[in-house]
Amino acid sequence: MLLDQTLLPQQVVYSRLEDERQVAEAIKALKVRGAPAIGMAAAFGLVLAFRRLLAERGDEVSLAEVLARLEEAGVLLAATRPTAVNLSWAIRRLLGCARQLAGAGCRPGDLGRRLLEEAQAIAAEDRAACLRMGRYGEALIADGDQLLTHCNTGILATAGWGTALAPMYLAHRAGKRIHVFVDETRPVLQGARLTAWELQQEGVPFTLITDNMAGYFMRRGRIAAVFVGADRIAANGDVANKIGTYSLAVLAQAHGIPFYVVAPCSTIDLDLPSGEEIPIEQRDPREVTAIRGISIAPDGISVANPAFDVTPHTYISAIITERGVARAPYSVALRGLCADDHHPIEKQAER
Ligand SMILES: CSC[C@@H](O)[C@@H](O)C(=O)COP(=O)(O)O
Repeated sequence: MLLDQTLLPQQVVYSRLEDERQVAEAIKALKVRGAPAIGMAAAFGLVLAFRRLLAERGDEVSLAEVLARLEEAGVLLAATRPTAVNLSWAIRRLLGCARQLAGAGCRPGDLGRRLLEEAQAIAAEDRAACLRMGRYGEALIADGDQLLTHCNTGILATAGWGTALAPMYLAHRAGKRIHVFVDETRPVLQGARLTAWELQQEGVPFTLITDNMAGYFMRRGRIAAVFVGADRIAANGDVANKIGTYSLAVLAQAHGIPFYVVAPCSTIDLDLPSGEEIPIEQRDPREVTAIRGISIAPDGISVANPAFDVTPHTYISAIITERGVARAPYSVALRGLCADDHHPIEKQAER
């Protein structure tokens, strides 16, 4: 069951997804979005791919057929959104699990059960990671702070309190009087539609602003820190996140405001040396020229729609993970935090 994020906040509709093709469509259409959430959706998508095969082939199904179907589903799901590395990370983790079980001669039915447990484990780990990131981040927030955030990095984007929103939720619950400035986040308005909806329900005081107002509030000394999430973090600490994050980081540095990135280790891609190598998803121009189907620009014009940008590590004050807070030099700090079990299943297999 998936809460359809394209309809929020006007409608709260849960859709039932029957197979991996529907999951892939839902990820592409942003019905589920946010790096950890799409990783989890893909993991459950693989479980559905297994079930579809079982429904087609019944007890006749062989382990080779199971692996072939899962590989095929993995390719389909991984192609939906190229920037957030959590997607390919979760797919690799489930495929690694399936290969290991098949190698040990596991029966197809048992393999299916184990895949479901692995997908549930990813969700449980993400939930726990959110809490830990929240605690590390909350320590950086003082009573009375006014904070700024971009996109949606909360309950809707994860299995728990979120990434960049988790420190704010915990600070609020701890009785700190915080106020959050929420960027609306064009083009598809994750801030206005989703973050505002979440914060309102939790009773966290906030003000919605358009993206181009951030500099105005920073210059007036109204912002104590910026907290954002990440879709992929390269080994040197460069961060890909929702388009507009880079502009915020430059503005924050110009005003001497700390700029924090909050992300689980599953978002760190130690295989990429720098942000230059991070693939940036280019989305449909109609997301820019229309809002909810209502055209706001002339027809037939040239439009660009990169969904993410890369913030060089030199603009980042700290990267907050579930394993602790990394500060420059990030190439050393991130490796220290995450190298050990970056690909847990593959490492287990190696051992
Ligand atoms: C916990 S979410 C971190 C990022 O995934 C988030 O900031 C973001 O950029 C989401 O982009 P989206 O295009 O909505 O999937």
